[in-house]
Amino acid sequence: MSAILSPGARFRKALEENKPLQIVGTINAYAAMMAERIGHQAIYLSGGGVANASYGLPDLGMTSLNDVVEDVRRITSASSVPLLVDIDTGWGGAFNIARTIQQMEKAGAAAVHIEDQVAQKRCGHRPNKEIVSEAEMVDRIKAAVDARTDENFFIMARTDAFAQEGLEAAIERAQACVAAGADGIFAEAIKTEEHYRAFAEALDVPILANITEFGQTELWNREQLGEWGAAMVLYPLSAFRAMNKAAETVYKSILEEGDQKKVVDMMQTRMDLYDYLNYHDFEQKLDALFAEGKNK
Ligand SMILES: C[C@](O)(C(=O)O)[C@H](CC(=O)O)C(=O)O
Ligand SMILES: [Mg+2]
Repeated sequence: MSAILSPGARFRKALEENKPLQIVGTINAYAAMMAERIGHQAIYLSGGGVANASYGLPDLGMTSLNDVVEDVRRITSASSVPLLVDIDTGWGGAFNIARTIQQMEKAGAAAVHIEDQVAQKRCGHRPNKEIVSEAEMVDRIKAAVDARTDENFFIMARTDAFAQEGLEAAIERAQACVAAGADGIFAEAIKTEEHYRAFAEALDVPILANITEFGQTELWNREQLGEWGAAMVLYPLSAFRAMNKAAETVYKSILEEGDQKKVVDMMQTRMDLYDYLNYHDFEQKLDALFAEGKNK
């Protein structure tokens, strides 16, 4: 059944079936395969993650559509779990945003979020963010919605307005985005039960809670967030941060100890790696091909 649904339709189905839907960041194709096998119903490609991991850059709007779409293709080729993609500000004016949406759809993404920061953007949990006018943000949403070819492709508006303009202004902006066709709202860097409830009560589209570590938000549990009205809970960089810490520990240990004995227990084994990759299926096919060759 799910094979015939478009990625966007699969994302919407996952939203229906999971209240709230947990969406985990998968920094690369293999991470997506692990998340899928473990049972996650939705995965995420973080804009900050592409900048940091694929290009060694900070999350300051320096990566382009092509940089992100390449990572989208790699992930959607390896996993059929619906993928939400961070398209930052959409990379330009209306025509650029339209192209971004078309490229994302073609690359197999299920959903995107587009934000109202200026092009020279910052991480949503850092100070001194600047946002565009409500009218400009509404135009971004209209351009995105108008450009999709699959009506199920899910277009989420992210507003960073809370930090400068407060709760009421942020909610008003979100309402304007919904009126312009946004399918969901990502309320960036809101912090409390009261904030989540206020967004959920004011809007009748799914609300995303961004539970990113070391930011503005407490690490609320999905049950609490669900009660407060969040339909989606995002963990954009959780596994990536853990992978980085693990790699740091291993690099240090190899240098300090002269071998990796102290850290081998924290490594995924070769067998587990091969299992996630379905390595043995490939090997069997190869053996069968060789056997056929030998029998000739
Ligand atoms: C969700 C986010 O946009 C991302 O790029 O992953 C970041 C996450 C983070 O920096 O922790 C954001 O919240 O701006
Ligand atoms: Mg981002």
